[in-house]
Amino acid sequence: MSEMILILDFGSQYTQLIARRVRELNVYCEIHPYNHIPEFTDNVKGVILSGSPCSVRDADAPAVDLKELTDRLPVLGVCYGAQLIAHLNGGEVLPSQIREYGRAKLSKVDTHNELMKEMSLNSQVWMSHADTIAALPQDFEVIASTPTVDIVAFKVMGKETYGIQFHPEVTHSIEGKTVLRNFVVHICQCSQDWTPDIFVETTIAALKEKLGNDKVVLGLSGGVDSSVAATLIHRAIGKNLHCIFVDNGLLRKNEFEDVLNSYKGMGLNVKGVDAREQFYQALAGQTDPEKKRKAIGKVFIDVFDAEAHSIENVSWLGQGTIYPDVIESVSVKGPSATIKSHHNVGGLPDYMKLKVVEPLNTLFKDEVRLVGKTLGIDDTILGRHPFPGPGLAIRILGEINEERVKILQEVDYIFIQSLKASGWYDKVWQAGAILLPVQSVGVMGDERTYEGVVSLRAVSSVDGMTADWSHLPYELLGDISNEIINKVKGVNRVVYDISTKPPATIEWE
Ligand SMILES: Nc1ncnc2c1ncn2[C@@H]1O[C@H](COP(=O)(O)OP(=O)(O)OP(=O)(O)O)[C@@H](O)[C@H]1O
Ligand SMILES: O=c1[nH]c(=O)c2[nH+]cn([C@@H]3O[C@H](COP(=O)(O)O)[C@@H](O)[C@H]3O)c2[nH]1
Ligand SMILES: NC(=O)CC[C@H](N)C(=O)O
Ligand SMILES: [Mg+2]
Repeated sequence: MSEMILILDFGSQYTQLIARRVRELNVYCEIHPYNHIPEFTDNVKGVILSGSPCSVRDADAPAVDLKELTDRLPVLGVCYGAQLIAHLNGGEVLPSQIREYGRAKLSKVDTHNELMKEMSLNSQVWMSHADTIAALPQDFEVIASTPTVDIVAFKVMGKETYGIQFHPEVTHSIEGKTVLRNFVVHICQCSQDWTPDIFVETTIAALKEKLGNDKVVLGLSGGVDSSVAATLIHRAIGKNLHCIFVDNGLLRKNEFEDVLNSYKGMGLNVKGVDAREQFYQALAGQTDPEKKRKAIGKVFIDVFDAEAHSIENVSWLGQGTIYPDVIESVSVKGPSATIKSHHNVGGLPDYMKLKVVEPLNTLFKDEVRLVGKTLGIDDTILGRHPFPGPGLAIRILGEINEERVKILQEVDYIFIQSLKASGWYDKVWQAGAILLPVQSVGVMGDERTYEGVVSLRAVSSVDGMTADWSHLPYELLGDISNEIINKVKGVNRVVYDISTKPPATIEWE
């Protein structure tokens, strides 16, 4: 088991960022709700208490048995975490005169203190708090201040317990990483040996032990997560992994063949299933976005279930669940709100009775890509834009039929190829085309036309939760529009979607 930092979540919007920063130091960490602390094992080297929207002055303020933690391990409280340490030890936390939100500069810093080592005077830090620590208990010492806040960082004398009012995990705290490194590496003495190579090695060994001679079935989507999960499981159990890749008739142009071939090249045992007709039939006459999604989900389960049954003695379902999926399922709101049923593969029904194996459920997306790189997976798979499970169906407004899918596939193909050729593919987070349910008048070769309209959509984003439209050059958009109208029969007009998310979403349905 690797050394680990335990992060206790009190509900801050930044908790995941703390985890990412710690992992960037090659130290493994896990986030757990403050009210669901796991058993302590020897590999836990320190604890970080996150921020929180709550106030320690609230009657039902979230709290932990602090003494139990600080007697045992080094502890770092961030914002609410720091306020909690002060408050529970008899210090005074009050509403601040001014709400401190945004940049501040350190005007005093005790660089002899282990946590503040190598921090510079005037270092910019990021504040986001409405309460302030007005007075510290006797045995606490102040180790950093700003011109407006005296107690910006403290240490409990004689103990490895620290608090900081600013947020080291956000990039606006320029030397935030130094503080985290000081805590994790110097104070907790973690050895920084958690790397993608080690992850691959230990995960494969663990999978071998867990799965033994058992068979696993896994749905491959062509996406990053399922591809990396499959490769790891394949390294562990070889031919006992059975992959299924379904052609739902809603994939991009040539995607079924291309993806299937690249998987075969990787030595995976993949069965391609042509289920186009089943999907088109289920979608016939459907125009309501939610009904389309439900219809697709249902056919997907039917197809997958039938295929899984054709493999003898299969006892496991492999899934590409990643850490954010898991964190979202386990909230700080208490045990009642904890478990969300996983909707991977459209939510597999209980009757499939398979045990679930999810080798990536501790990794963030970018870590999954690094692991994929270590495993030698091709960049064309690792660098892929996200593509929604229901595929082109949610980009065809109105009725879906083979003809309309074909039109959109051609349009999408021209758009994506042009992005690749111009170097823009890797600069945008996701791109695609939408076929609208309207016709417009045009003129081609002196003749009136009355044909379809497509919208192009390209966005920049970090995680898909918010997005901005990509500012593609006008010349590029012009070339793409010309090529689409000239080559794709049935389209005489191209528009570009310049909506941000929120209030729009990335997909149109
Ligand atoms: N065409 C398909 N054939 C087989 N399985 C599929 C297909 N599409 C999706 N799946 C399965 O459903 C899961 C969820 O798909 P979805 O695209 O929503 O997830 P994801 O998080 O984007 O993962 P991935 O990066 O693997 O696509 C995939 O991980 C895969 O196991
Ligand atoms: O696997 C998926 N199944 C879905 O049903 C689905 N709907 C949206 N998306 C993808 O999620 C991201 C955010 O999309 P929205 O802004 O449209 O909600 C974008 O990346 C979308 O492509 C889906 N992915
Ligand atoms: N970011 C935080 O942790 C804020 C803590 C507390 N809610 C405050 O406003 O001071
Ligand atoms: Mg996907």
